Amino acid sequence: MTLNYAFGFSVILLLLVAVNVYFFYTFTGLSKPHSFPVPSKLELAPDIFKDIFDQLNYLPSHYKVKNPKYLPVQRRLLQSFQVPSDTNTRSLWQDAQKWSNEETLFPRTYGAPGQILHAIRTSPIALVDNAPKGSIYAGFDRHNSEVFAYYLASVLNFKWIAPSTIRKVHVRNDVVPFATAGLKMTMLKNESGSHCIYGKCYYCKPNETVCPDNNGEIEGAAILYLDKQFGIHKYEVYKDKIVLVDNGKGLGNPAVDEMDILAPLYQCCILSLSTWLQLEMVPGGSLTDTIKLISATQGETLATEEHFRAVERRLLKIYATVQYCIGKHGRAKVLKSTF
Ligand SMILES: Nc1ncnc2c1ncn2[C@@H]1O[C@H](COP(=O)(O)OP(=O)(O)OP(=O)(O)O)[C@@H](O)[C@H]1O
Ligand SMILES: [Mn+2]
Repeated sequence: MTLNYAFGFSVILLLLVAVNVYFFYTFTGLSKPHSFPVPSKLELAPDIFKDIFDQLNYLPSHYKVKNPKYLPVQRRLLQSFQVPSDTNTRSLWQDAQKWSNEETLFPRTYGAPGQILHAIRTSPIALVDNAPKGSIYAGFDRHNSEVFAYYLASVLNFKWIAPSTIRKVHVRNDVVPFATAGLKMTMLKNESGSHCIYGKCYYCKPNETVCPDNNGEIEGAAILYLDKQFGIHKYEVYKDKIVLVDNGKGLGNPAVDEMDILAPLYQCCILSLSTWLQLEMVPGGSLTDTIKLISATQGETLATEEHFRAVERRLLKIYATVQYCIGKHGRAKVLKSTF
């Protein structure tokens, strides 16, 4: 009898606690429109993160809807990626030396990027070798991330990056006959007789090879080689502009947004005005819509929906970080047209 009573009482107590907890969450939820709780692992981190997440939760609504001014810009950009039917790749390469100037590394006018990508994807292979560079290893690269980075840069009007596209090569037909002796030394045949490649880099080893698929092909990123002398400050520059090379580590875990990557922004709180105006053109899904549309002109699907959603979510965090900076220092100190 006493036991039954105690059991019943405990159940009531448990129910009371549960109801309390429920109301606690409901009330705190009502008091603040928080869709982005500050991640718990940041609780010990500087107040900066709390301030940025506050900005994020009260972001003005125009950062969440499409900017109508972007439509004509998007149309022109997509036109530049169209692949013209009469592309003469041979004459295109003859002009390649003249492509770069003070403003850009390669032409971006009507059809030019489309022609260049088409040439990179279809020109016959003349020689295959290992790249002489490459040092730091932090897991395998994801080749579609290289292409994604190039399209992202194109949407943001960033000109200092090499054109890049997905290309499949047939190893037996397109690679082996044109391979240098150095490359052949880093190739081996697997048990099914396929030519596999382990390449040449600090961490490359014969038991970690890349092998062709059932069609005898390997898919990779074909990136235009910029035959220029880069200045090295740990990052690389050409004509005093930072060149975005080595973009194969993108498209990692779409569920985690590493806020530390924004440290240069929230610590220095300086951003080029043109970059900011460009970012303000592409909220509300325009950024990833455009990347998808560019990829479609090249017949590519570069990332999962989860990755595209992550890019949109991270864009909101960039808006929030810039708002945090402007709130702290004022617009004139944060957004600079000259440095
Ligand atoms: N498109 C390009 N045109 C000219 N040079 C390039 C290009 N891409 C990369 N490089 C040069 O080759 C170097 C190595 O390239 P990258 O960093 O992409 O290779 P990686 O194998 O990923 O190297 P790491 O292992 O060091 O990250 C770059 O630092 C740059 O100097
Ligand atoms: Mn790398």
